[in-house]
Amino acid sequence: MMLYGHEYWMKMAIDEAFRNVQQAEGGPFGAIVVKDGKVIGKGRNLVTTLNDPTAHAEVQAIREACNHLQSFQLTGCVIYTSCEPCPMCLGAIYWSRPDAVYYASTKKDAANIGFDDHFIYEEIEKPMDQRSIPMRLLQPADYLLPFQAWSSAERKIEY
Ligand SMILES: Nc1nc2[nH]cnc2c(=O)[nH]1
Repeated sequence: MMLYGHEYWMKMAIDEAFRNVQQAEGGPFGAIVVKDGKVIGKGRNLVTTLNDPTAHAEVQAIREACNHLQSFQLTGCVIYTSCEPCPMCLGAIYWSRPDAVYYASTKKDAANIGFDDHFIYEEIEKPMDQRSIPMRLLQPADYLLPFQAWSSAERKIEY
């Protein structure tokens, strides 16, 4: 079996990003998920096509890969993304637990063309009441009921 190197897969992710721009389907971002020398997930940024702010290239690729594996984990997989992941995708990456992530463009490159996610990193650092989108504590009676139910549930899949 022919095994391709990291650069081969990265070029595929970059090509996905490039074709997304050419076909005017969304932002200039592409990602692929590789397992055992095969592509099991491919994603391009489809935010404006799908009217889905979560449809970043990495999220799309992770969804396809997890669907392919019928698993919520990407153990044994490597993600190649044309650009350094944003904080949302970083979250999705940590939840899906791939073995490694390779990225090409940096967040500085992305900021230079108008995709600046630095403000989100800054927001995370701020206390809740100083964030630009108000996030307020609101705890009606029994607000912990779902957590208590989970703790004592016999039928559950932990992750
Ligand atoms: N890495 C990455 N950064 C983005 N910034 C805005 N959209 C995207 C995306 O799909 N991928």
